Amino acid sequence: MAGERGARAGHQDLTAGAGPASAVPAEARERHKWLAEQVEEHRFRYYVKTAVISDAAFDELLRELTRLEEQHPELRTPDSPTQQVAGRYETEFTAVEHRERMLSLDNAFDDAELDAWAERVAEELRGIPYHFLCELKVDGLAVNLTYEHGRLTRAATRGDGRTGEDITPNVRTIEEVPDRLTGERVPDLVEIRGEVFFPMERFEELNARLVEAGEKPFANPRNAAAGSLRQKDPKVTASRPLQMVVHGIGAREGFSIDRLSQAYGLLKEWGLPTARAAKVVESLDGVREFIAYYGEHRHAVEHEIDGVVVKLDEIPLQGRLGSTSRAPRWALAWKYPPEEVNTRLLDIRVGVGRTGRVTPYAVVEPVTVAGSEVEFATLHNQEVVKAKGVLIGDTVALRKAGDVIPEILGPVADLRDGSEREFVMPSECPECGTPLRPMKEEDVDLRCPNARSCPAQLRERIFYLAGRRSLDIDHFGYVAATALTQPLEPAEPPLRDEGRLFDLTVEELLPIKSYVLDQDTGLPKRDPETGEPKVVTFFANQQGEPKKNTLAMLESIRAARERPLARIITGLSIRHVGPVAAEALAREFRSLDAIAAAGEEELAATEGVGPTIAASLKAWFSVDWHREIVERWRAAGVRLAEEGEAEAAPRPLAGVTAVVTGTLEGWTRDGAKEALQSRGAKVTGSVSKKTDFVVVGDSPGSKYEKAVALKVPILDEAGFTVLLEHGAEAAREAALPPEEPAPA
Ligand SMILES: NC(=O)c1ccc[n+]([C@@H]2O[C@H](COP(=O)([O-])OP(=O)(O)OC[C@H]3O[C@@H](n4cnc5c(N)ncnc54)[C@H](O)[C@@H]3O)[C@@H](O)[C@H]2O)c1
Ligand SMILES: [Zn+2]
Repeated sequence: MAGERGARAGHQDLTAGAGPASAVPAEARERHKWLAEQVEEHRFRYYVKTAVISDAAFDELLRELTRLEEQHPELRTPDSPTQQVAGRYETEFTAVEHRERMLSLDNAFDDAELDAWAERVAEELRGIPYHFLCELKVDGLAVNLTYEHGRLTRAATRGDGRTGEDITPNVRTIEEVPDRLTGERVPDLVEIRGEVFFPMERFEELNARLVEAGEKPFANPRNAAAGSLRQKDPKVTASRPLQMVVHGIGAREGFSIDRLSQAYGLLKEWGLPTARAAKVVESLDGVREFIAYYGEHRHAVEHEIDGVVVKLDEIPLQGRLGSTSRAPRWALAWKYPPEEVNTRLLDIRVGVGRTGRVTPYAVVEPVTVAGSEVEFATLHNQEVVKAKGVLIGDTVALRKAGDVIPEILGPVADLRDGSEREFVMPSECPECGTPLRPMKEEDVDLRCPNARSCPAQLRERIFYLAGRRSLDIDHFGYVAATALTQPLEPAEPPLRDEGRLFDLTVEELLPIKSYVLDQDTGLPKRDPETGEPKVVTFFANQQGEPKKNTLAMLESIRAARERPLARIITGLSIRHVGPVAAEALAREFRSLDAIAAAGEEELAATEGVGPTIAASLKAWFSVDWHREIVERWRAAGVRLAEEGEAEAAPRPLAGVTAVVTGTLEGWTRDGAKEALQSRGAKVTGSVSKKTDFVVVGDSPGSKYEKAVALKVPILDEAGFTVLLEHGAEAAREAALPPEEPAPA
């Protein structure tokens, strides 16, 4: 069976230099045969069993086949897979005829393909006014619902477009699918076309249940939807949280409509779950805008989408354009670049974080997805590994959405050969050998309790302390943190904990030799030529003199003694005390000594602090070597208090409540919150009527939608700057018009 790689390897152009159409070279003929078989095989797996290659890899096979047929039209016989709606197989379900054919869609992968389609439409409809209806392409399973006199009488899969599988009892278990249509204008007969999907946020829970029961987990939500719907026993289907989106009409009697967008209004009246994000636009520019918008907000909708479907809105004109054997000419699917690929899970290792938390991560065969090469994926903790049901050696579905950390969805269990093995959480810290344990009984996460001298923890803490959220020291990155805490030479590291940071001298830095560690894995980077671990003299040049950057770093460390108290507190890596809590503590207590002296209840009562943080602070200050750090810093001249009198700082945003969501370019989330809070604004986690502003970056998600719904002013990054610099009134004027595509 050709896996992802096999599909990719088939990329070379064997058709170059082919002669006249009548003489198809043997090579091209063979390639055509191979591709056609591959396509058939994967379609069978996809529609009847479960897919073993990613959609992107499958699309590539089909596209190559199409290209080959464009060059050698004789290869395009009526039984070629490019000419058919796939999906008619002998299965355990009863075959049923659709009243009207269910078609597939032609795809556009780039602007030129979209333009070419729009031109064909324009040519055909010369002089007639028309509109485009833009919808999301739901990544699920196509079904056809038949309602007679308002009653659901049948539900079927698409099959080959004429004949599908009868899955009526299964579809009846889907809560959103009405048994009876409501409203006044219920028709005599209507076929409703739509997509059944499995919600992403319930997916991990399903795999966890399946693993628990000793059953095969699914690779991704689409497979879970198909697998859940095509069950012999509808009780199993009923136990799965399937949902449906309706996106078309087939045969109909007893009503007529002119525009598809109007039909959706009618379907909604009947109680059917129509898509929310559908929009009628006048021109191709409108289509492009819609495509661009959802390219950015792909994850703001409740289901996975793999593209946008553009349709001609006028139903009589649809008929005029007609269909081919497999797809309508009046619609087109724009496909977004794939975010999901299949790759091999080579190993699961663990890394140790700043607070000693030990987290498993996946090492995968490198693949390119969403524009970057991926080698590692997050796995959070040992429970998550178990819940996902992945084994080392599995082929897995890996998803990378935008700039989010890559994530493993699930295994392609059908490809297992028995050589896969389960991940076992190590019992000892991989960097210092200390036995791991949960810090509290109820914790899932295991930690290395050797907080002071575990090299991994110290390295991460120092790196964080020097970083943007804390002291923001120039020229002090991961290599410097490594060199200062675990040098190869000399034997004695300059830093055994944070205490001496402000006492470092240039003399002690010069002889230091160190590995260059990879930040994702904590492993030494290797020289690509020799394969040896890279060793650097990081602070000195070849003459053994300090580098410019070294001097600048030391200067920056000196300057960091004057950083605001909140940044100093943040840099102590106290569990649960991030920049926002540190800001609240600094504002309320105004010195580190006052925080150390405060009672737990007093701390807990502080706005933005609470009992968990209060307990964590008390625990931190009760440790001897922690208090020594504070004393050494004090002796080195670090300012451990807020400057000036309390309430001296102006609070221009007092009384303003804001929510920050999505990724801002110039700010970290915490930085943005800190900027608001330091001006007196209140920052909350959820949008309500009391929210004055929602600051949104890229991929903002449901909070953005809520803001639109409640008509709360929305600020982009520019608007956010206006708020900080010119206050609330100016920001209200700079707020974005809510331009979310409105339902048709
Ligand atoms: N991984 C594999 O091995 C494998 C094998 C076969 C097919 N596939 C995947 O299946 C898909 C191909 O199937 P296809 O022929 O159904 O084509 P398609 O998915 O590209 O487009 C047609 C289908 O889109 C659906 N659709 C979703 N939202 C819609 C909307 N708003 N309006 C209208 N239709 C909408 C309809 O059900 C329609 O049948 C591709 O994504 C392909 O990658 C994967
Ligand atoms: Zn350790």
